[in-house]
Amino acid sequence: FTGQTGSKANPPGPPPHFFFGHTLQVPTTKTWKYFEKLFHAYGPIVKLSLAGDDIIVLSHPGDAEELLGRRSHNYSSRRPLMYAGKYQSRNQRLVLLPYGETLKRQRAAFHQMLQPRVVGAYEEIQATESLRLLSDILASPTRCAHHCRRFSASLVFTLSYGERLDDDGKDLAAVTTVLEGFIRDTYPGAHLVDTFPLLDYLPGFLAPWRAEAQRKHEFEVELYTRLASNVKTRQAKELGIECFAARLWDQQEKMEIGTEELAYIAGSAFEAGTDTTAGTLHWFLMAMVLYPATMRKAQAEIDTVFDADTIPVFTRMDDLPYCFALVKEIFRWSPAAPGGFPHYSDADDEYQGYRIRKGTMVIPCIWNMHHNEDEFPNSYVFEPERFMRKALSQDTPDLLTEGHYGFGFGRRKCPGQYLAAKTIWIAVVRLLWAFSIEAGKDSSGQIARVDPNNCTSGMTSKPEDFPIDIVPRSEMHADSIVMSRESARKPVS
Ligand code: HEM
Repeated sequence: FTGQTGSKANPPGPPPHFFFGHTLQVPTTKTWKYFEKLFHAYGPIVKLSLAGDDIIVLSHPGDAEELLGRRSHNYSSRRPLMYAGKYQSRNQRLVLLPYGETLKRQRAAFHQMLQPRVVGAYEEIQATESLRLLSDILASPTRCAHHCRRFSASLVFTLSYGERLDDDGKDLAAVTTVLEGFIRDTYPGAHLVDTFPLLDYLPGFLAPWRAEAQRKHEFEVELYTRLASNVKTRQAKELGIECFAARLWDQQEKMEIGTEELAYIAGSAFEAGTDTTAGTLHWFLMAMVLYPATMRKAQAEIDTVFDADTIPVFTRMDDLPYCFALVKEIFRWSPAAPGGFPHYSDADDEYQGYRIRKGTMVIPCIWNMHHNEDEFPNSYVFEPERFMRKALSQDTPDLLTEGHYGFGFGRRKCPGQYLAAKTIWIAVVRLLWAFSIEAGKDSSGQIARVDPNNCTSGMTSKPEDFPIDIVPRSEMHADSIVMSRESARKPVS
């Protein structure tokens, strides 16, 4: 298909400005909502021109599977970024890597740690952290959103570095600073040099941004190297330390990774896994507030399997089909990365008679795919039943990661998907078992109006904080949490 683009048409799209293209039309916040309007106006494949870049927005999963999946040899790169990629990350941060050997090496390291066969090994971490989540919410229910964030961060931190996040939150604050800055720095148009790469030829005194990006690099390398080196020090004293960083140190030579790259790989897991997991849990809480009958139905199912004195465990996953469907529906109803992560094409291509030039950003818009009324009727309604019906009609094994598109496509698909899906399952089932979740009161003492459109904007999205009333379903449930937490804290004699 490549190299025959001469006579082909461009995909449809809104009329561009003769000089700025669509740069002034595309909103910088909640861009997926704009993509939704484009989908209704121009169809499932839309072309835009943004700050000099060709952009194709895909709204049908079939097109994304063809281009980003079957033609993944061409669509597995990321757009090169001078500021965040070359200077801030020194081309070592997985999420920004172009297609090539470094990407393959880093993805292989992730795969080893996070493939379906091995994620069972993390069930203990997931159980410990989700028990702490219940206990934190029991102690301070109004800080529920904070607890969900701490839960996600601590879980991925333990996976990466083999120890729980400090309660003083210093490491979490440092990584959050890195992550928030990084999200801002990768936004289209954030740095002029990413629109006009020739600016990189300017000498240092005319390009202060270069020194700024380098300072950020030094800060994050110091942080991630310190965290990874602590693991190495512990490995020298203790046998059997099991975590991402430990495995990377063991295989450093074989995989030919330098120390700085190793530190970035472990750090990437933490960066990519925290906000997405926390955001998904926030959406779950909002869904339960908005759909109380659904919550009660899931709780009735849980009550047939677990008494008030038995905290849910993974081994009974198959006995809770409605909860299974509910978790899938969370991923679908309001995906944590609604806009989708842009892939980037390495060669000219042609698809359905359209020309796709080399160097096009191809965005699989997850929001549009999840709100396609043909595949998901009443798509704005939270309705786990849709996945129950689907499960009955298919003969392949049902997975939490399938039936929706929340983890992306092709060779860049989320390497943490299996871990993330089980993390959400255990947290959701335990929260439903333990608590009744309702809307809280606003400042005027009225039951708060909760609106899914009131959400944050960026690479990931979660609801803006809303008042929530989360109370134990019974005293016995509360006692079970306290007792399980106490026995989990007791040192093993
Ligand atoms: C509910 C939680 C999560 C969601 C919804 C999610 C979603 C996504 C999505 C949509 C992508 C982009 C895929 C694409 O480019 O097509 C992605 C990439 C990525 N995710 Fe996740 N993710 C989650 C949790 C995690 C966790 C727990 C980890 C690691 C422990 C992780 C690691 C990564 C990494 C490293 C990438 C970049 C992959 C690359 O560029 O090749 N994610 N994720």
